Amino acid sequence: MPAGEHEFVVVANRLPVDITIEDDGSLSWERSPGGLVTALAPLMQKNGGGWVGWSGKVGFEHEPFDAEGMRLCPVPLSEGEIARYYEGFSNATLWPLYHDVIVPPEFHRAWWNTYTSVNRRFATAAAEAVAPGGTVWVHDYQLQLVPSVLRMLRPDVKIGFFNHIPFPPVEIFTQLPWRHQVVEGLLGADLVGFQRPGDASNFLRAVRRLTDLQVRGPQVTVPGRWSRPDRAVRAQAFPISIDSTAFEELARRPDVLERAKQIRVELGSPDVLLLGVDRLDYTKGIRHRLKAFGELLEDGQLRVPEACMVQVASPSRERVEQYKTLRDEVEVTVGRINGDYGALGRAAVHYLHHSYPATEMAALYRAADVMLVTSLRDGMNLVAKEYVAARSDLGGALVLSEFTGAADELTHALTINPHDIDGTKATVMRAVNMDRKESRRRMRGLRRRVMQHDVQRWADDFLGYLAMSVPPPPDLRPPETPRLGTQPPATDENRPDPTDEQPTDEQPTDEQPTSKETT
Ligand SMILES: O=P(O)(O)OC[C@H]1O[C@@H](O)[C@H](O)[C@@H](O)[C@@H]1O
Repeated sequence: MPAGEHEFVVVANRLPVDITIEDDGSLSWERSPGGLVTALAPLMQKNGGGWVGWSGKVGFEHEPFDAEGMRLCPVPLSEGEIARYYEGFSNATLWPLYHDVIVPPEFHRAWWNTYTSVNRRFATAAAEAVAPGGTVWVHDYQLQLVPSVLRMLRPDVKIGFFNHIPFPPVEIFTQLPWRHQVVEGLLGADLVGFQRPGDASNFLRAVRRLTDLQVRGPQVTVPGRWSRPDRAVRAQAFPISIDSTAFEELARRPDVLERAKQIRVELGSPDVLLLGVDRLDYTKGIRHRLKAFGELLEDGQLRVPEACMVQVASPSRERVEQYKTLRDEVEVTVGRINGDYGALGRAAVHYLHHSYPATEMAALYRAADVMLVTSLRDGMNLVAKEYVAARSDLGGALVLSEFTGAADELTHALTINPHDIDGTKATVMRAVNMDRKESRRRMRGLRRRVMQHDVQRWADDFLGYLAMSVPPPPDLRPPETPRLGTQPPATDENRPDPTDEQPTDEQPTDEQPTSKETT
């Protein structure tokens, strides 16, 4: 396959811009919100990087074009592919499976077949874009087969993969009928990154259980094929973050601070303002949060109008059945709480089914006394980090589910088990009544972590490790094109019992490159 021209290529389900097709057929775009593009943009601009992804629009086909200082390579998806690859296999099979089966995952062979063909399309686009010996960074659960296909097409390139969501325990992962192929797909990378050390060790346990490859600490040895040398694949945690300084600066802007005051006035100047900000997703524990809040009103521990809650629930994956059901449940619950405890012009829960610009979010964070993050399972939860970055005044308190990746790092938060409604209620009241000295001390601790470990450091750390991996010599090509869905090298039945090999949660001890060394 002929090589492309980009030293560095990102592959993600979505392009980093929102595209509008104007009436005259021309394109315009706006950069999507989100840390990934912010972290990678400088690198992309410096190295003339390429970004392979879906535009978010049905059937959108377009030649690669330049935007935001990088080359964007749109991957077209038809209506049927969106239904089977994106809504189906990605978001109704993998998403629930990887989030503790909070809702039952669905397994459909037609969805899997489309997932493989779409993954191949992304891999081919990446192979066409990357320069000889270049680097490709593949993102997230929608594209787990891309590393192995790309490795076949372009054995000369370095391949990194980062999973933004949890990687499930092997007992859950092995429910997946195509578990061997997914593991094989990921092992096409040189470096497989996860949010938490626990995710990395879950993956390594899956490799032990499902393959006969040698696993030593964080490293898997994949024997060379077609006279290529053996490869080492490293699996390790790289907790993602936000552009902390930019968010802090935004939240300090006079117009944002003014808006924060105005929000409190518009809400009737409550003494206690509780805030939830989520994509409307069943993993976020919005119903559990509402239940706890409703009971606090019922018990009389909180009262309207002295206390109220704002719940921003941004629309998400609206054609997927479980998301429709969740929306109905949340909206019924909000209606019931407001019916029971609200007053004229004084809602108990202000429910907003919208997405808002970053300025409005920053103002909400500055306005809120207590931030509620109650996820039942969450890869990281960047909302928690945004709240902390916004509170340079050391005000506010963070109530954080222990089932988020963020809880590993944000040890100064008040942690909860969201399934424990009484425990959650007690912790919310503790946050509401916390004395200023303690809340400032906690916020200072939280901010130390978030301000120092930003998204740039995350990207530098990941790419630093990836740069240290050695790809096979570029002149060796595979004798045939990749075939996904081939049989695994051995079956579970004829494999030695893997349970005597314990996975480790420990981070590797060899030297970590620092941000500076790796940029
Ligand atoms: O792209 P979607 O389905 O609208 O979901 C938003 C994002 O949700 C995140 O949690 C996923 O890790 C991303 O990959 C995804 O892009």
